[in-house]
Amino acid sequence: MDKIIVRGGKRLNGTVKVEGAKNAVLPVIAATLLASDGKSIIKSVPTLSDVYTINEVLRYLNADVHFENGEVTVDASRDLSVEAPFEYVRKMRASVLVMGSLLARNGHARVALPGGCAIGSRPIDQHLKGFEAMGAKVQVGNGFIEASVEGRLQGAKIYLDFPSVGATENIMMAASLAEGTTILENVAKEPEIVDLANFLNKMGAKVRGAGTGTIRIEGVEVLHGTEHTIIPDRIEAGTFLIAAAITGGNVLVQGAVPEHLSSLIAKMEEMGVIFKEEEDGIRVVSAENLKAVDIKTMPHPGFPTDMQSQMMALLLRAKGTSMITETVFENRFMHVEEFRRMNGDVKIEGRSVVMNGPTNLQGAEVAATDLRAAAALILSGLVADGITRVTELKHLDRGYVNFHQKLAALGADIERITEESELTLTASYVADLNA
Ligand SMILES: CC(=O)N[C@H]1[C@@H](OP(=O)(O)OP(=O)(O)OC[C@H]2O[C@@H](n3ccc(=O)[nH]c3=O)[C@H](O)[C@@H]2O)O[C@H](CO)[C@@H](O)[C@@H]1O
Ligand SMILES: C=C(OP(=O)(O)O)C(=O)O
Repeated sequence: MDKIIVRGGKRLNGTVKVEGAKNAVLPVIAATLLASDGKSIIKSVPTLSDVYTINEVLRYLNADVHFENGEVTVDASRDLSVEAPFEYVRKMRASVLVMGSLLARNGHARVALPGGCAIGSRPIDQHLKGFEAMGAKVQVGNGFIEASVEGRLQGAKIYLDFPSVGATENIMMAASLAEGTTILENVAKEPEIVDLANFLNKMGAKVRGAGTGTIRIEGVEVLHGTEHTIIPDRIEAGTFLIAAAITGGNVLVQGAVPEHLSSLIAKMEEMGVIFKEEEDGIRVVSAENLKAVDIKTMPHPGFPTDMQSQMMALLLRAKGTSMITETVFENRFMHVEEFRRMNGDVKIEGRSVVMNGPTNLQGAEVAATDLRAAAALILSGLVADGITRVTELKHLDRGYVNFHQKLAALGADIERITEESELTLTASYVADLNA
């Protein structure tokens, strides 16, 4: 089992480049299943375990998929099968995103029920409500959700109870091949939704209004393969902005798009961080005497839940009492106990956490509880006294490419080792002591 070992105390300096967005590439790859003719070529694809998983799902469904040099090519022109089994959905919940495409293409989809995960129960009732409104029959049983429709899906007016990112994406994909017009209200406005709409439109779909609260989709009969470059990962970018700020460094995050990061930047500015927008990214210029602030996670353009734990790491270093309220996921505070292991003065009060800072963080062995928690604990390790060891890196690998190498290139004292090599190191250290 790999571990990341961080020795705190180095200021970060230099330039770091952002990858393509995980949360944009997964729905875009799922959408390639809609193309009954031609190949789709997706560029700027990050080398993440989640990308390998979605590619495996597509192969299982009989698509021809290649992933090389940051490019995924999909030929989905053959007849597709209908089932996404539990072994994939268990690894990655975003596997349910193939359901809309499969249902629209095949009139039938069978996807394993995702179940809960470390951040909450995460039901998919809003996805299913959309499919049903378009004429599908949905049944849940034996650990699967099965949806089917006679003939084509029918355009419908659908109002989401909550602006769910996944439901907006799944319904957009299904509606693109439906008969008639779908009006989708109270939808998610995340930049990844806009990226998916742009991809669908290049495939021949007619999607209007992505990025606003209402999306209108005029269904078409056929979609074809196309070429598309994925937007930069705003969560990876935000994580590096915090890495720079927490260490009091000066770092250019190349590829970061300011409009995608407004809520994070506004909060960090309130804390006293100084940014400069440059032609090719965002620079953290300085971050001295950080002040406490309160944060509430919200759907975009509100503060993203995917930046909540990294922000917790930063707020532990700010002077005063800060509060974070998590409104998107009901259980996304598993990392709090790990921060406490590092001497963090942080406690949970219902759906909020209260922190008193600045905390003198101490290195400890901590376990990543989800992928953003993995990054957040490493960020804390950058400023903790002594050595921090972060385990459960399978979470980190779902969402960050070469995270420790990128931090090391900025000057962090960080390495990734396997359990075996740590044992060897310890053994040779003891041997040296005894010599
Ligand atoms: C692959 C991907 O893009 N993942 C992102 C996506 O996840 P995901 O698409 O799963 O997130 P949603 O926006 O759907 O979920 C938000 C909230 O709505 C609830 N809900 C959702 C659907 C539904 O049918 N019923 C329901 O109750 C969820 O349990 C959760 O509490 O958006 C989240 C919220 O920004 C991010 O944290 C994830 O990184
Ligand atoms: C929660 C996340 O992803 P997923 O929805 O894929 O679990 C995330 O990216 O922080």
